[in-house]
Amino acid sequence: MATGFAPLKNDLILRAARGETVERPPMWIMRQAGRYLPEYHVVKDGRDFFETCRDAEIASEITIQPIDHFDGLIDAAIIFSDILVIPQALGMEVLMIDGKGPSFPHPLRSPEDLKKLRTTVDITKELDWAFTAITLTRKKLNGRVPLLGFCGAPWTLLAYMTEGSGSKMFRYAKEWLYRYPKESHELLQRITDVAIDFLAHQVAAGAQMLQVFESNGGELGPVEFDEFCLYYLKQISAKLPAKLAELGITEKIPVTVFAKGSWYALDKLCDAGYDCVSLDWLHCPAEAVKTANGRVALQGNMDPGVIYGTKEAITAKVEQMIKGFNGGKKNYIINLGHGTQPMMDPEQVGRLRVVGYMTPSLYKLSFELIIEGLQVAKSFNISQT
Ligand SMILES: Cc1c2[nH]c(c1CCC(=O)O)Cc1[nH]c(c(CCC(=O)O)c1C)Cc1[nH]c(c(CCC(=O)O)c1C)Cc1[nH]c(c(C)c1CCC(=O)O)C2
Repeated sequence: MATGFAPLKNDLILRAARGETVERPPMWIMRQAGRYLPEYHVVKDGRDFFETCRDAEIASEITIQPIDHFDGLIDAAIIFSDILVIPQALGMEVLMIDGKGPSFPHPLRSPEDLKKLRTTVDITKELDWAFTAITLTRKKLNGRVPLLGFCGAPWTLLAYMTEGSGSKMFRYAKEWLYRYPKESHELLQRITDVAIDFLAHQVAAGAQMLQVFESNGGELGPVEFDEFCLYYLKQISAKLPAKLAELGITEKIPVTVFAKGSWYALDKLCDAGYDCVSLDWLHCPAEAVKTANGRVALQGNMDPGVIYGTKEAITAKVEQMIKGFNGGKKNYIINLGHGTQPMMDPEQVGRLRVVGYMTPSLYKLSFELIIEGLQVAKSFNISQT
């Protein structure tokens, strides 16, 4: 286990995820590192995407870029990597093709193809570079903000492994579920086992919070979601503590689940063993708060498209969103409802801020004004009776 890191100067996100009342809502941005930042292209310098992930110096530099760029605005760093490193650890070849995205030269098209996967995965050997990058990044962050680790969730990874790329139709992934359900479960279980191992080792290397990305959740209806998604998401949260304990970690590590598009599953996700549930923009914040009822912290859920709007629109939407999450002082982490996009203007992304929350003293002042207002209202009521 990696040790000897600097103490955290900003642990806002960890406190919010633990359900503590915080002085202002913490914020990070999905895909905060990457192509919309000019400095990303400078460091990447035309290199292959996975090559940059595997180079600890480069990956750590790219991870820290948004923290430096938006100095003081972002309360967590997320390690620069990809959800598709689990298929790689299972023995599949994955390429990242410019202008096209992820591509698997040999996708799994029938149960026979399961034989191509490694039966046992030594995660410390297959993804050693990821752990090296995490440890180095944590050192370089020097306690500025917590470092998040992550992985892809089983159904989302099954979809990539069977389709061989991102998909609109999910023809092959659905064929697996409805033609080969038994073998689909076998594959989902194998991915789940590797995911748990991978997450635990990320913590051992220095990750302080984790997120599980079920980005294709919304491709399934509620019944299939329970069978092919939720069952495995619950296993991940349930088995992670024991895996962490095996590595000598007994401290509680906050874990977030993001099941994009699965609005119908919010109630069940709040009982799935996660500390935080990340929401896309299809949720109404106030409704989500009501459903969660304090069981978890909620994260999100700004439409990333707002970034293309005016300065005023961004500010108004951020304020509207935070108001919907009860003012954001408890059980809330600001984020987009999905990742940044390469065409986004970093200056626009930097407008994701709520002026009233930027300084603790302003926060204190507004709190005092509220209390005073309540007292005035109370005395007014009394004088009326
Ligand atoms: C589905 C998914 C993937 N990868 C990821 C998801 C889940 C989140 C989501 O739903 O978006 C997760 C991911 N991918 C990346 C990160 C790094 C950390 C961060 O968020 O800043 C994270 C957390 C970097 C990346 N991952 C990728 C890039 C772009 C690579 C490049 O520079 O060419 C980055 C910065 C590549 C990638 N990887 C994947 C896609 C669809 C793409 C984009 C393909 C394209 O649009 O060309 C798979």
